[in-house]
Amino acid sequence: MGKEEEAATTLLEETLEKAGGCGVIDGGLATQLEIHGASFDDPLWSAVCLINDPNLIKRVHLEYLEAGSDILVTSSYQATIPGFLSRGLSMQEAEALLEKSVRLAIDARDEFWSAVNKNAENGYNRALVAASVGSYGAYLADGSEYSGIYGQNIDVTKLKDFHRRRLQVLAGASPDILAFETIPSRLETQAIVELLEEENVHIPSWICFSSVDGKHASSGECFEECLNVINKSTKVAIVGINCAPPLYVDGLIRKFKKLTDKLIAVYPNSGEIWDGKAKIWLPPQCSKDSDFGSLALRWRDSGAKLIGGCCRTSPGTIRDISKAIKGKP
Ligand SMILES: C[S+](C)CC[C@H](N)C(=O)O
Ligand SMILES: N[C@@H](CCS)C(=O)O
Ligand SMILES: [Zn+2]
Repeated sequence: MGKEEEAATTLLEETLEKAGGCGVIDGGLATQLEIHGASFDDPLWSAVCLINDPNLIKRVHLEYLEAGSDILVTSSYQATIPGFLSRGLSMQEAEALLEKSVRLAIDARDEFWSAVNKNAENGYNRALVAASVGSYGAYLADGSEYSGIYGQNIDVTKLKDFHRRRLQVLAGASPDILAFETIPSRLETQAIVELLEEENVHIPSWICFSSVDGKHASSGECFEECLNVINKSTKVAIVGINCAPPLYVDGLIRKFKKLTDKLIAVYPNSGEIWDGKAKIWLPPQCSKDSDFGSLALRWRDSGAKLIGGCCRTSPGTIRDISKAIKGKP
């Protein structure tokens, strides 16, 4: 491991240690921006906010810090270079917006930390910034991050080409972690793992998958196939589940524990289901299980080292998780 990689890994380990062995990730970013009035009926989804209202993004980051997050995930989930170019922005403007997504989170973290750091009693930790890298399906804006159905012509090379420049720009903005989110398939996992190697990325990554049945990746493939690809990579420090119903999480942590030695992160959504065509959240198939405090305790006991929330979870959700697993803030 090189010096840069070692320092980044130490920072992650220290953050987990200060959090008492299990750290708190923030909650849904896009859906919390919507709570504040943002509207994302747009192929760029929440990335429009980077163009229209970046201050609102910083405000939501601050809300999650105040709620007890040890990790902030940036607003770059659906921020892509081709997405911005098709909006008429230049390459330079597109790259600047990606950098801005990391800057907004770093600024919020630094501002919050300098305000609370003076009082050790308040129980806050200095948060890490994880640069979100949404799947190719997020860019397609058709809900295919929950199916992995990307069309017949897609292969590892095309997926690497799609992810490459954004990854370079985000990594260049110096986040503490790279957060690949809502990854649906073994193919995209392979592309990410190869890309991290080819680009010689020194920032630790997480790769998180959704699941629509609680047993398999969203593509229907076995998690064993996906995790076998990840286990060979020293660039990926954390694997896990995001934007899947809370009901599936405990079983998936137990499954992952058998398949990998990597740290496990879980940040499920509220249990509601995204209708990619209508672009609305549908009611949960099972009852909406919203007691994230007691769920978080169970997930921690099953082996999760990072716990938070995804779409339709809120600062209130993160406060409940933080209180349950850290007894603070
Ligand atoms: C995590 S989903 C709710 C994000 C939005 C989706 N990629 C779309 O554009 O429809
Ligand atoms: N980090 C993204 C994930 C969407 S699935 C968000 O919270 O908006
Ligand atoms: Zn989500």
